[in-house]
Amino acid sequence: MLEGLFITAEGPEGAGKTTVLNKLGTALKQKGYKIVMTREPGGINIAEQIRTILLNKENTEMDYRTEALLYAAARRQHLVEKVIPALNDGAIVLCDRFIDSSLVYQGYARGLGIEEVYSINRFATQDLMPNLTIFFDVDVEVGLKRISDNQGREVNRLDLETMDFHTKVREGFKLLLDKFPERIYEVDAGQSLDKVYSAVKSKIEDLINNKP
Ligand SMILES: Nc1ncnc2c1ncn2[C@@H]1O[C@H](COP(=O)(O)OP(=O)(O)OP(=O)(O)O)[C@@H](O)[C@H]1O
Ligand SMILES: Cc1cn([C@H]2C[C@H](O)[C@@H](COP(=O)(O)O)O2)c(=O)[nH]c1=O
Repeated sequence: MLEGLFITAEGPEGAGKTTVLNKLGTALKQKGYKIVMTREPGGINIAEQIRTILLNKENTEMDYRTEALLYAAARRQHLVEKVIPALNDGAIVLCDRFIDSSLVYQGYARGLGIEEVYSINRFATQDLMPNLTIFFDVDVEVGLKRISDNQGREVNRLDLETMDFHTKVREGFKLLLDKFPERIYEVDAGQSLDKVYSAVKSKIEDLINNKP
């Protein structure tokens, strides 16, 4: 039985996941909680190397199944090396993206099938799922504009996908709300940063305060 809490942030590009998680992580650390901030793909050396391959704009020839397997491989290594030890240590793990991104990007938007991608990921995760997932829902064009306005963010291979692909990504996350209603909590990420932050913060504080 894992002692900590595993919380993930999901949503389309530019939804504000990283900004809100960073702010929340800092606030919770100040309150004295043991917090581990991490991301997928990445978070540890091997998974960051896989991230470089996955997000490299030059890798236009990547097969969709290869892509799905690389995300799952990065996930496996990240879980065993970082997430599970942190949870065993009683930490609150705040992870920028996890399995739902695979179900949506590879399963739904690429068309591999949500169930098929779920099954390779169940092999990778041995069914470890987050306690809570925040779905940052934002209009696709708003999210992409936020990214292009953000000079510090490098454009990656997935950002360069078609509008149709990005629209499907948003649609896919909405489908997951029906598949995992108890786990996934939707926030309107088109609001001001302050409003999004306070909605996410109160949901997470609720979870922390009601932890058995
Ligand atoms: N609610 C908001 N309103 C306006 N701008 C925002 C809001 N949230 C974040 N931003 C800005 O949008 C940009 C993208 O935010 P962020 O990197 O947090 O998104 P993300 O969801 O992590 O994106 P990605 O997954 O594509 O990397 C940043 O410049 C950030 O300051
Ligand atoms: C975990 C995961 C991610 N993706 C996609 C989603 C984004 O386009 C990139 C990651 O970039 P970010 O700036 O860190 O959000 O990868 C995916 O397609 N499948 C996944 O499992």
